[in-house]
Amino acid sequence: MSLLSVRKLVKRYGGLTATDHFDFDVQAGETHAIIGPNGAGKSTLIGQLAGEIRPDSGQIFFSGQDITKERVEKRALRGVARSYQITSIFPPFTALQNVMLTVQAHQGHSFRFWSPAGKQQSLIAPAQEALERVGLGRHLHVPVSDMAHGQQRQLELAMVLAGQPRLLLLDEPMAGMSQAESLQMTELLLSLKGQYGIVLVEHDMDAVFKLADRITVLVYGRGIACGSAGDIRRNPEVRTAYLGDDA
Ligand SMILES: Nc1ncnc2c1ncn2[C@@H]1O[C@H](COP(=O)(O)OP(=O)(O)OP(=O)(O)O)[C@@H](O)[C@H]1O
Repeated sequence: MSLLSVRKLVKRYGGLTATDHFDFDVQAGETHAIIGPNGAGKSTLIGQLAGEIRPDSGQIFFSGQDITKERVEKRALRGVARSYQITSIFPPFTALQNVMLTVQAHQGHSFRFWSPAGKQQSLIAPAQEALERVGLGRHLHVPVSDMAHGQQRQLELAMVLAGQPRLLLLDEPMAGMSQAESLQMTELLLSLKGQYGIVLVEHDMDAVFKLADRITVLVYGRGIACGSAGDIRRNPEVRTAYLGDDA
């Protein structure tokens, strides 16, 4: 059974079909990238997978359960985690404090009877571990406002991992990064590969070709091709529709 299955998903905005009878699967441990030109419907799709955008028709299954009508919070509890760019970070707080807030949100009220000191400790350990996994182990007590852009993006990933997800929805994790930062993020994602199902939307093709087990090409909301990096590079329809002469 696939970790994520999308069947005949449709989302319309007036006369525009942003997601057009889209089928898609992610296996446990698989990195499945979605590429496509601007306006192809990538963000709309991620929004539907996360539960922020309601599809008009079609179904989304997570571990075999139909989650199409479930809200964001319910999906998050199942292990579907979207990285929320910068906006969800509190700049005056330290990296550790930011991740602790995510851990607290994820633990929810099941810890309400704990003493404050005990509760604090129960937040610190998983938060620290998540920060170490993304390479920020030496920046635990640095206020986020003092961190470089690339480090802030690493922090977002730590916040996602702290929720113990099974599926990561990564919407342009390299956006706004320098080349050096992009390479560092690629290495980081490579180190996580195999441990989570990952849906990766990214314009940086070097990163996509390095990271993805499979690539789906989206054009006008339709999946026009799905395969390995080699398959996609060789596909004439993809070259015409998307990769252009650079291919
Ligand atoms: N809330 C909305 N209302 C109306 N149209 C929308 C809305 N959101 C997206 N669209 C349209 O749906 C289409 C898909 O947009 P979407 O942002 O999902 O594409 P994208 O592939 O993520 O683009 P980009 O690579 O530029 O981020 C576009 O034509 C866009 O204008």
